[in-house]
Amino acid sequence: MAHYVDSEVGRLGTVLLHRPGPELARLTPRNNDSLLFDAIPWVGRAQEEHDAFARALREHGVEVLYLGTLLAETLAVADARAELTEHVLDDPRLGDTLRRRVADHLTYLDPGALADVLIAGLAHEELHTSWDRPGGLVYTLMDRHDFVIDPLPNLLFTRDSSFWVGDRAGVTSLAMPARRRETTLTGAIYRHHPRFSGTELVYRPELEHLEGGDVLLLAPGVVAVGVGERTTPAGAERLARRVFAAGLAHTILVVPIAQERATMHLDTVCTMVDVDAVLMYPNVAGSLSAYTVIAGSDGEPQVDGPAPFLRAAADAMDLDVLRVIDTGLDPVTAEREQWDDGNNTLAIAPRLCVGYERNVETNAQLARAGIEVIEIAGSELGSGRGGPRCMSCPLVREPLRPAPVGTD
Ligand SMILES: NC(=O)NCCC[C@H](N)C(=O)O
Repeated sequence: MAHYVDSEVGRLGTVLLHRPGPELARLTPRNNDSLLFDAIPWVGRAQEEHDAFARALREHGVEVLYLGTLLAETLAVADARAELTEHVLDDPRLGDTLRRRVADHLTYLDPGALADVLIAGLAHEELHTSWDRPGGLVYTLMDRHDFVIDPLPNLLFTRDSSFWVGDRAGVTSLAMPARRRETTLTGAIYRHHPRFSGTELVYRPELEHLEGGDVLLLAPGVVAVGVGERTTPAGAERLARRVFAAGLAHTILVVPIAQERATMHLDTVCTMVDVDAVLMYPNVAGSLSAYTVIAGSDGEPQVDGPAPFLRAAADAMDLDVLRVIDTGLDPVTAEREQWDDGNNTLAIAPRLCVGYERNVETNAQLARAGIEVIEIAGSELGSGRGGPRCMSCPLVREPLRPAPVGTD
């Protein structure tokens, strides 16, 4: 089936997940802040929770692809292996001697083992040095807690490192140093894995900062882009130019969000649960605004606004109103459940979504509004501050409008 996504809610056909693994075991109280986790997850339990998430999706007919498997298959392609190895060695922290030593180490790994190292990183003690395999000054002076190759514990949030608009993938430009290397992996998969052969990219990591958690496909042709802690206005403008040039959207709604950890992406405060309904954090629902960007006749993005987000969105989506299901009965409950990713649902189809079970009030509100919630446990997964939407990158959704000619 061709990869194609034109909404947040069309029936989900295929999704990209990453089953968390040894990279989570790299987290310690010394590094969890810089690695963007709020606690130290229990790895085995996080894997069980993630397996239950994947099972729930499969039980609803969704094809689940794993990033680790795709990466190992990609690394069987000589060009991909060379490119990813070169990238990881191109780190000024290493210096020449250690770089040679790491290159030797990687050379002997089969594609699966190399994929594991690219994801989990390489700890100081895992690189064996000896008189004939010296690590040099850099290795000697490294703290034993330092990583020779940094781990990627946030890879499980596959939403952020890539997204799809129509039949094109966007490989994003991640803002936080702890996450930047993730897109070398997603980029290599889309460029070299046979499953994705011929895929054109609508965004690339060299461009201005833009993260997938900020990109919401409100309706065919209408894309909302949050700008805040991660995505910059320049990233939103760049995406607008590129989707307009490719004919993938007619309107981009640029939505300023507070530059805070709790609202790091637009999908932490707002996700879609029906073709005309959003689940929104009530403490911001009334105040969120949007700038409407359309393509001018000269191809330049034309900006209008700001206007209240819900009004601008309804107008762009050609709706009388965009229905809002808010997440809490009182501001404190709403704040608690927003922090625990209550707003971060993944729609499997209109009115059917996955959410964390712990967000009792939010899920009750959804049920009252006629939205079925498949509840999953997320006590460990949530320690990275991400929910079901963050942990999934849809590759195929049933179009809400017929696919353009040529994308069967
Ligand atoms: N779309 C999302 O909100 N993704 C969650 C990302 C969590 C991750 N620990 C981060 O800080 O980037």
